[in-house]
Amino acid sequence: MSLISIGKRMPAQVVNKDLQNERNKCTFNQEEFTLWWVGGEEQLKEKRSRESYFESQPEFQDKVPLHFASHQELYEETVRKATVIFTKVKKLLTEQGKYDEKKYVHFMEALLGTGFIKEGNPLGIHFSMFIPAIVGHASPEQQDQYLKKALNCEIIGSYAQTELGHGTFLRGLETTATFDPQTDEFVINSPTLTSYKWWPGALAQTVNHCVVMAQLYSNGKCYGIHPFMVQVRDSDTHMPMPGIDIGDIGDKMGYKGVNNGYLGLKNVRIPRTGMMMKNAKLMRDGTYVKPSSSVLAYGTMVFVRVIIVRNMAQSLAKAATIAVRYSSVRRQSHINPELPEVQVIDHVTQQAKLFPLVAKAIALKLTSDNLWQMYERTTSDLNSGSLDRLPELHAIACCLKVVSTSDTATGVEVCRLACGGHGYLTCANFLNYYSLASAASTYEGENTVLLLQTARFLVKMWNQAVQGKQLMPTVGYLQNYVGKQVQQFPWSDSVPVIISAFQAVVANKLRIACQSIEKRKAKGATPEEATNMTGLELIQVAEVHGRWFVLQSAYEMFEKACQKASAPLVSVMQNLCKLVVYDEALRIRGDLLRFTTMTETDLVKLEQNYEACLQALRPNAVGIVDAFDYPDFVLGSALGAYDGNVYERLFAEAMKSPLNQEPVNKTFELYLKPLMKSRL
Ligand SMILES: CCCCCCCCCCCCCCCCCC(=O)SCCNC(=O)CCNC(=O)[C@H](O)C(C)(C)COP(=O)(O)OP(=O)(O)OC[C@H]1O[C@@H](n2cnc3c(N)ncnc32)[C@H](O)[C@@H]1OP(=O)(O)O
Ligand SMILES: Cc1cc2nc3c(=O)[nH]c(=O)nc-3n(C[C@H](O)[C@H](O)[C@H](O)COP(=O)(O)OP(=O)(O)OC[C@H]3O[C@@H](n4cnc5c(N)ncnc54)[C@H](O)[C@@H]3O)c2cc1C
Repeated sequence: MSLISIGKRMPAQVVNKDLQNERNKCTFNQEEFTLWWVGGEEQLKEKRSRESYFESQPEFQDKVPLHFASHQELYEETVRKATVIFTKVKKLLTEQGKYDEKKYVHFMEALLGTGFIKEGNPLGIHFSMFIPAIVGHASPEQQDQYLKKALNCEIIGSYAQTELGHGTFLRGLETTATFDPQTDEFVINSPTLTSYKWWPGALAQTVNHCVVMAQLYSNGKCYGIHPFMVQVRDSDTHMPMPGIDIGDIGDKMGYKGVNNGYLGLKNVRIPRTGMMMKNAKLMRDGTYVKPSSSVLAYGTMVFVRVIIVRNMAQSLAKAATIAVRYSSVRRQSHINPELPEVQVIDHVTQQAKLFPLVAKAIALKLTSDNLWQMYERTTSDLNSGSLDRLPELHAIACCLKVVSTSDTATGVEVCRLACGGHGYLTCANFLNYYSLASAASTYEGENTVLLLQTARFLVKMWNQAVQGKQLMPTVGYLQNYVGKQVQQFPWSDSVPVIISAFQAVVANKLRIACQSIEKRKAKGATPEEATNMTGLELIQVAEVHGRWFVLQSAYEMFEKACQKASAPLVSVMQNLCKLVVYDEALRIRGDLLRFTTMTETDLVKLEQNYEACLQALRPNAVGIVDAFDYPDFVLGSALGAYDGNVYERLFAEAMKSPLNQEPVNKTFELYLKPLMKSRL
């Protein structure tokens, strides 16, 4: 089967000679890689036909790039584009008939995750949080009432949780929903300035509904935060509903299309049945019925953390594609003075910047596949009433959200640096990738806070291991390390042994952190104070646990893929797997020297193995990023286009600057001339 038969795009332009040369060197079958990467022939066909559809839509052609637009123009343009995407989603979801989470996530990934709107999709939150909140919190009757309308976009919604005063500490939220038994309604209020909702995506001017998280009061008692469906704008006029104070929170570092808003509520009345009652319930007489677990109110956040990991893998792969292609076209300096200037990709330091990022993007994607399977298993258990695996999923989703967002943000910045000065131009498109990844380090749980959540779980698991109790699968390895003394793990440079060495690092650091907590308690600190004082140790443990999970997932998934792949592709996959493992091991070399039998000689060998991987991947670097199969339209970069005509594209982009549309700017007459003519 040939890729041509499933719609491969051919470049219209003549391809840069150096880039073509790279493609000629590729040792593996790219079609085979692409099919593995996207999940099969049908998926590839669908992906390409979807991309061609959007690329050909006149609505998606910017005459002037949006980064030259004002705050307001940019918002209006992104809404216009978003409605084109949403019309397509609406059709697909309506055809589907009923809500199916797997297909739903596929549409999200296809239509939102692809990044058709580089500046962020103002309607994205409707799909990424509002609908999942309905699915996670609404009773079957409420789902009948809201889900179809939301899938059809008859109502458009946001998820309003964060307030001006609180984002992390959810128990501190101040918005109140007080039950009025006289009228069978809730009265929702923002009692203080700090209780104003602040940040929710699309809340400002876009949505007409939102799920509002508020403290539930009934019969004078507070029952904690719960989700409520609130209509914030009229369905016909879009005017704010009575008691609703709503607007835009202003310009941001990135995500400029995502209309983040504020919301104040003054005596807003909604029926009692506007409380989302899948988990907790409030009866007609005001009696509160507890959910099976108080953390079910946090369910939407787990789902979104899971999809963020997948989204980050794609962002990193796109940034790496741009930087690898550019590095093959860009020539700078001589290695051998007798020969022409080299492609910058031939500098080993450049390879060390980029190839580990290519490998990391793949490892994160494989991890997200694994995490998604865990999510599906846990959700199915939850639906049949078992909450046993939820803490484990929460803990792993937290640290993977952290590792994926922080590595992507850092990785995109490395890609920008790898493209020298031109990487700093907006038309290189690193700014959008960076600001999206950087925002993801904060939203959906600030990264440090999430590492502390994982650490809280690990400490609990350690204590259970010490008591000889059975542990959950992702932390089962701790059982091998219980005991008072640091255990030196026997080092060897085989990939599975290195991955196990990560377990040894987690377990030993965790033991030490638990001892620190105990020592601090013994000196009179409360458990909370002792935990806070041990925070630095705890976040390190949680991060290494996350990194171990990434390596383990990638290794298992690569091994599985290698069983079916052709020999040349197996060799590429093995090198990618080794590179990501060596790279992560070098990152924690201090801990490896401390907790394993690794010697100075072993470390040097590890560094040599790492360099050998860079060398082995060099001929295939362009082949691999091409096989990610991102069309130019999706990459959105003058530096990363398939044809490699970098300088022509940079020039064409500069010509779009509004400043270049007239020979003399008015500032000459207004300011420069008077300055030049003025005499002191
Ligand atoms: C594949 C598809 C790809 C598609 C791509 C599509 C492209 C789009 C990409 C995505 C874009 C998404 C856009 C999203 C925009 C941002 C939205 C937001 O920020 S919205 C705003 C987001 N805001 C935030 O994220 C706020 C962050 N803050 C929080 O999450 C919490 O308040 C807290 C966890 C920090 C503390 O809470 P507190 O109550 O003080 O908790 P304690 O510490 O006292 O622990 C109590 C117990 O609860 C447990 N537990 C806790 N959480 C969970 C959970 N989720 N579950 C289960 N359990 C949980 C915990 O373990 C503990 O158990 P135990 O030890 O007692 O057994
Ligand atoms: C682009 C973007 C989109 C967003 N979209 C939405 C949305 O759609 N809906 C919504 O409801 N919200 C949204 N948010 C808000 C977001 O979820 C919060 O900003 C986020 O959860 C962090 O909370 P915070 O702002 O209160 O940070 P803070 O908690 O104030 O963090 C400040 C600092 O304090 C530290 N800190 C706080 N608590 C602890 C602790 N317990 N232990 C150790 N350190 C701590 C943090 O590590 C951080 O360094 C969005 C935010 C952004 C940036």
